[in-house]
Amino acid sequence: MKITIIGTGYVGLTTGTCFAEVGHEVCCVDNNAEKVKMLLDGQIPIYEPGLEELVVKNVNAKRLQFTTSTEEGVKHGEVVFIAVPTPPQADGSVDLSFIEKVAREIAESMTPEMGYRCIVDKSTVPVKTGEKVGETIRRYAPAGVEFGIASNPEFLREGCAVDDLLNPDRIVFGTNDDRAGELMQKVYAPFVAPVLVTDIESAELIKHAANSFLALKISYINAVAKICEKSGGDIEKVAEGIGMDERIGRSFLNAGLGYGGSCFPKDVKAFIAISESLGYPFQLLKEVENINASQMTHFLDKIREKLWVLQDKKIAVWGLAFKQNTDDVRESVAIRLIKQMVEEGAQVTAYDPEAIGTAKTMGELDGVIEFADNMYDCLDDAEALVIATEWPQFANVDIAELKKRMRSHLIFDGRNLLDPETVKAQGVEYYSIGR
Ligand SMILES: NC(=O)c1ccc[n+]([C@@H]2O[C@H](COP(=O)([O-])OP(=O)(O)OC[C@H]3O[C@@H](n4cnc5c(N)ncnc54)[C@H](O)[C@@H]3O)[C@@H](O)[C@H]2O)c1
Ligand SMILES: O=c1ccn([C@@H]2O[C@H](COP(=O)(O)OP(=O)(O)O[C@H]3O[C@H](CO)[C@@H](O)[C@H](O)[C@H]3O)[C@@H](O)[C@H]2O)c(=O)[nH]1
Repeated sequence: MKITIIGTGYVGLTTGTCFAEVGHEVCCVDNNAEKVKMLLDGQIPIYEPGLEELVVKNVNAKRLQFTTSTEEGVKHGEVVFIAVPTPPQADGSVDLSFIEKVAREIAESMTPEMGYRCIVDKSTVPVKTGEKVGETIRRYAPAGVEFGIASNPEFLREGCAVDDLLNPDRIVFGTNDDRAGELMQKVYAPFVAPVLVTDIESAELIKHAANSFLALKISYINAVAKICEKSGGDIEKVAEGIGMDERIGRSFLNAGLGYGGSCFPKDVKAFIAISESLGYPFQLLKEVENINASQMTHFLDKIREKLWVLQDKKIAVWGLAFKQNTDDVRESVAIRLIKQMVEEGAQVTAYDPEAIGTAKTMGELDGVIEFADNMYDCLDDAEALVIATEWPQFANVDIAELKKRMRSHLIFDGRNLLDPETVKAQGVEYYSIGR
């Protein structure tokens, strides 16, 4: 079927490409002309494993096209997805101006002749946004147009987005309109996954509630890690023991520097703001945020305790991305940690397998720290190594090579990637989280 996606970023591009991969004819719209030009030239603006091959394959098969014209997009797709940003405002509430603008543009592109359109919100939005999108389209569209509204939250994780989209745990959509419901069933018919159909409000809430729950799991295990440190327990064993209970599960119980990225920090904040606006102060989530913020400061205290003063200390940092397998540095704890160490006078050299380019583009670190070409060059003459992102290759470090390169053999592992006993047995001083 013919599908349009408005907003060709992480979500729009990967979703559009995967819809094309399962046989739909997809038109991706973006108002960033440079991005569209890149895509038309066969270049992928983001790093996402497996995505480039699928884009090229589906463009060649004429199932995937790109344009800057919303009008063209609305004309193309019977189902029109909105996948534009929903950034946080200073008070934590969601900036819905991108959504409102797209809703207006869709409305102005619709004509009675083009037939029914199902407008689907895929961006992460506060409950009741679907209702507002419907009102906006009704207000700005010409008389006689037919449309329905649906909410279809996206659960993909960066770094494994293609697999998450092609093999999802579940598909959730909400609508109060039968035709929209039928079209959404058709969109997802090629996917093998349980489908949950709800009302619009529940679908919107599922997204914020799911992300907040995952963030809560991370903060919970990080709080338990602090108790481990005070009592002599080992957080890895504790997480394993907790996670063996099927009701809890082992995933998202990795203690570390806390959660970052473009989703959890903003979505937890948004859910707190949404709840507050509805008259419920979500104290539990405020504590989730407090614990998350304390992870980095607590880790920095450990570094200060061992290095005494950071002024003029040469520190190697492995990791810039907010997590493994991505070049995304938005809300990256690694970057915040580096900035704080630099502020205290440390000389930082950083390495990341994919995120050096994006970190440089961000501008905050360029000229402030050095970037190394590989993980071992990063260690030359360093007095300490800080592991800030959970890239799997860091876990396979050759300790003998590390010892040759570093001036003193000290590792602060913010992601518990290494085995303390193995590292210490090779004569390296080693500190991690909760063990
Ligand atoms: N990144 C993720 O992992 C992820 C996962 C699930 C949900 N989400 C949610 O999906 C939404 C989009 O996130 P993202 O990470 O893809 O953002 P992004 O910034 O990577 O992409 C958004 C795109 O929308 C385009 N855009 C903005 N206004 C437009 C307009 N009027 N017309 C056409 N294009 C327009 C931008 O140019 C940009 O390319 C957000 O609500 C986010 O919370 C993100
Ligand atoms: O046990 C864990 C798991 C993750 N993290 C951190 O949590 C953050 C987020 O990780 P992850 O969830 O893997 O990445 P995202 O790509 O941000 O994906 C989340 O946010 C997306 C956007 O809403 C959702 O679609 C996904 O379902 C949700 O997992 C990263 O900083 C990780 O380092 C931990 O500290 N411990």
